[in-house]
Amino acid sequence: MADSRPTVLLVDDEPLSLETMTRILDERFDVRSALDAEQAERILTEEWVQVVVSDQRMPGTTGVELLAIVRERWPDVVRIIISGYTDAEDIIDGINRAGIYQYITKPWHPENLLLTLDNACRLYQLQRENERLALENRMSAASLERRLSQQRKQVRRNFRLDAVVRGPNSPLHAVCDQLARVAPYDIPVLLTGESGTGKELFARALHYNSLRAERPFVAENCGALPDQLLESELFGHRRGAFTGAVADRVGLFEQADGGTIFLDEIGDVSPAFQVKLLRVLQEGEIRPLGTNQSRRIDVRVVAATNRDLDQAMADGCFRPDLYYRLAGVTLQLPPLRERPMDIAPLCERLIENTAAAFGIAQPELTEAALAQLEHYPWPGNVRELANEIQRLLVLGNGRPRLGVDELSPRIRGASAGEAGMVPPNASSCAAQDEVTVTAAALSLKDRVEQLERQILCETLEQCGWNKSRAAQMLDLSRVGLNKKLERYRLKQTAG
Ligand SMILES: Nc1ncnc2c1ncn2[C@@H]1O[C@H](COP(=O)(O)OP(=O)(O)OP(=O)(O)O)[C@@H](O)[C@H]1O
Repeated sequence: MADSRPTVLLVDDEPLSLETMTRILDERFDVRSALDAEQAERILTEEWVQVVVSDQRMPGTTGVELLAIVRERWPDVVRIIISGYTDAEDIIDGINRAGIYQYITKPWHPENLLLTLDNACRLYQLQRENERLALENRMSAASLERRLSQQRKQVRRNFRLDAVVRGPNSPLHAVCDQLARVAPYDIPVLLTGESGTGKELFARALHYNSLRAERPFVAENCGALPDQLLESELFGHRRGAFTGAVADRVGLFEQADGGTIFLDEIGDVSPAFQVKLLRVLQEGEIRPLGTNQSRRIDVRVVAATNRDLDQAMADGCFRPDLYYRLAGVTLQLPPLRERPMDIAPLCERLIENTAAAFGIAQPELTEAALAQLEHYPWPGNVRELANEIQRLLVLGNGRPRLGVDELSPRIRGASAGEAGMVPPNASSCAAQDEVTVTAAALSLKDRVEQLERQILCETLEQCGWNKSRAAQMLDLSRVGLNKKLERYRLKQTAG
């Protein structure tokens, strides 16, 4: 996704109030909570917080005192007080000493709380934008251009075709050749292949090898959102277009103007949304939710799916007219189990990158370990291999050679005949009290939660339950991930 959620820190010595506020804010913000000033300062030191909301009365200190410290040490953070009773003098004192942005009086209303926090986050963004502009003004135009061009080169280098690792005689050579041939032309490209085969990597390579390389590349996972949210993400909305639309939002199609939009998991969008997307692609115009005005867009569309769209069309679940709009050229990425010649060079690259990232020496794999890795069917494809390499390096404890004994039990135990035997949705993840309910019987909120829970499970499994890595993949802090695991009562099962 292009945007990440703002982080809000709540400080209150009453656990119940913290819990109530967290429940309301959790949908829209990454919420951290602290029971006292000391805990709050620790979180502010460790995390990138945008807004602090503090209760005024706390044992041994006051909200204003805490926020005066915040103002001094983290001046960018927007500061809000919640208080049972405030008179004009309190407010003037708070503004003078701690630069309080707003006072919220108890009892507060959930909608007001959300609105205040949305405004506070906008203020934070405006402050940052002002700082950026001031910085840009200070830098000469020439040095700014030099820095930007270095950054662009770096990004392009990261997504050049040689970032795609492939061994001798790998089927990926043919895919890369095709990609290089279609990249310069403005035709839509559909990437198909199992999860983790590199569809997003190829989409980026396509963009950075195209004439649009200097313009934005914007990615959206279309399978993860309900229709209205997806529509607002992609096409934008006007303030008030629906409950919760508290400000205008520029959609991703507009953000990608002149560049490329990557629509991941396109096979998962609903039939109703397929009609909307088709109209946009046919007309070359988007209409943000809540407006009557269309805006022209100049965007190359690259879509990806791990579903069989031919089958989906035959089943009547995917519109053929949309398919033909998306699949100007189709590039099929074979699963890793069909290209064992890629395993050795991938391991080499992954060991090099992981060792550099962790600041440790690069170990070697024994031939037997490599042969075992080449046998294993890799249901999670390259993503699963990357996780295995990370695990190996961390648990290898600095040993210069790593053998079969160091591999994960499931990989150690795999034989060549097992390819394809791993069920796609096999899960080592369990909630303490599993309840199975059919989707149709659930509310939208429950279905979104069910989906969130499923994504958490899948990611943790892919990462071998390495929570730091899972948090990174999900763009969450470790604390945020732990909270979600607690909320869904998820834990790793044995084996
Ligand atoms: N051939 C390759 N060379 C180097 N890295 C690769 C290769 N294929 C995949 N990767 C890496 O593996 C990880 C997963 O790839 P990517 O996210 O592109 O897969 P995907 O097919 O888009 O997965 P999903 O369908 O789950 O979104 C990424 O870190 C990507 O850079």
